[in-house]
Amino acid sequence: MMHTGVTPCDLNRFGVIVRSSPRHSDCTIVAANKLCSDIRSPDYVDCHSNCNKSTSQVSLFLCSDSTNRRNGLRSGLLCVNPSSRRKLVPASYSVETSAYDVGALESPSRVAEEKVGVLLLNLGGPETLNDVQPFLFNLFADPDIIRLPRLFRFLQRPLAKLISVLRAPKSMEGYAAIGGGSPLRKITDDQALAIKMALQAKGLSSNVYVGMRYWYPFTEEAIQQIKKDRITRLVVLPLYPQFSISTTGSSIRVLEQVFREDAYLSTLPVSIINSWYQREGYVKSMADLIVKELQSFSEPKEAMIFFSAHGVPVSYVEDAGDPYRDQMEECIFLIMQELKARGVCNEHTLAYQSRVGPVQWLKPYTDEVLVELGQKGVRSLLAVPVSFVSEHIETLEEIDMEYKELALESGIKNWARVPALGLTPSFITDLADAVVEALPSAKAMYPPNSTSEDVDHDPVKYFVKLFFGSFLAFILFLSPKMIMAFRNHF
Ligand SMILES: C=CC1=C(C)c2cc3[nH]c(cc4nc(cc5[nH]c(cc1n2)c(C)c5CCC(=O)O)C(CCC(=O)O)=C4C)c(C)c3C=C
Ligand SMILES: [Fe+2]
Repeated sequence: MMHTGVTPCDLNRFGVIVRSSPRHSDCTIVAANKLCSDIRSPDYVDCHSNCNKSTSQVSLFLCSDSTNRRNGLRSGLLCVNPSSRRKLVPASYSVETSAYDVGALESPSRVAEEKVGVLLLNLGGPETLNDVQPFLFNLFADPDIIRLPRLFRFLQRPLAKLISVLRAPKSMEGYAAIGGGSPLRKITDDQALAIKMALQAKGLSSNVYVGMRYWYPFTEEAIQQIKKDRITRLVVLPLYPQFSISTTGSSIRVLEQVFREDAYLSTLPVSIINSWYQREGYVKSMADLIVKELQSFSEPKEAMIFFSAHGVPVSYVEDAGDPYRDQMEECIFLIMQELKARGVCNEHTLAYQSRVGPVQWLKPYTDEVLVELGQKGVRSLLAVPVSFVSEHIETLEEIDMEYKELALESGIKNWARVPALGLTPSFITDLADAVVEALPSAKAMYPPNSTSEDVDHDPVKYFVKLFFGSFLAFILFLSPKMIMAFRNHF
């Protein structure tokens, strides 16, 4: 459904302007209160939405403005993406964008009471060297990071203890090299403030919370604050452009657990943005950074654009259905398409970094590709970190130090790295737009009549599992060979 030919004067009647863009054959809803001076009601919520072929978003109109109400306007669906793409995100994590829940917001008193919250999800990082081992313990104790078969789940914490202790010295070296701790908390707090301001500029007042998965401020703490603040509508925005079971999936699992147990949270309307690598604002912001950094080379056209993404074990993608690799490839395609549209036709490649442990990770591996490229005669290389939007240990230490050294040793002469998006204004504005677009589709995670999952209460099964699990644990922990293998891999 495409609405065109509406003029600014139609705002009084429709509250929106819908534009069509020739490039994406998309439609854009322009915030009415930015353009129409006679809409002054403070309870007007503006909405700037896109729907285009590269996203599976729908555009919605959200307006509680009294002028429009007088004119009998109902908020509702304006534009539906006609070309539904293959669905990349597991359904259980997906909150579909659908027609606005008119009933929930239509009454003026309810609108006045609405308290919007935005929860930014991130990984978290140790702030001091003393935090490194407990941070690693939290990370490895996550069943979405070390995926043990159900039978062995009771080993998760002892295993996490063992691996975190073995891994800590190497990680501490890395954090020491970047100043003694992760900058992630400060950067994420700054992003939270910037998003709050960007939302404010769009006429939407909100509280923005930061919830980290493995370090302070923990997701659970942020949720408690959301509850204390009596937030009435929540948008969850993971700060990972692409979805992975190990990142966004893991954080959402925490949300689901906490929300399921709580009467207030279980009925709180929530909208989860699973991934946003396909958003035009993100793609363009990445392209801007790349174009700018290419200028640092004496021959910008000669530089290879080297996308380096954080890896995940292959089994996540091939056995557990993690959409991460597909989304990453599509993300690179979109960025390159944008660059080509700007006349930047450099060669490019994608590789995966930061593998941990004995299993196979997504290939090709960044370190191996760098050596190959050097041997093949590539002389200029622009590294582009692509799975994360803040500077962190893997950009500041792994890319800037380890990979740079390896590249130079392998024959690459000119090296540069694109900074993480951080507080880039176009990027922050786009995230704020994503929040506004997601608001209307907020739904209770556990409506009152929903049934909880069946739990296995069979005592016989439980003891059989316990017996076999303990037996294997015994073999694992008492075998010196196994301990040596662990030491080498972590
Ligand atoms: C999209 C980003 C990330 C994915 C996917 C991811 C998966 C993943 N990570 C580990 C193990 C470690 N990750 C570590 C740090 C770390 N990981 C990410 C992002 C992703 N991880 C970030 C941003 C950071 C850095 C945070 C910071 O402190 O700055 C670490 C600790 C550092 C180290 O020792 O290298 C580990 C370990 C696994 C096993 C995994 C997928 C299964
Ligand atoms: Fe990681």
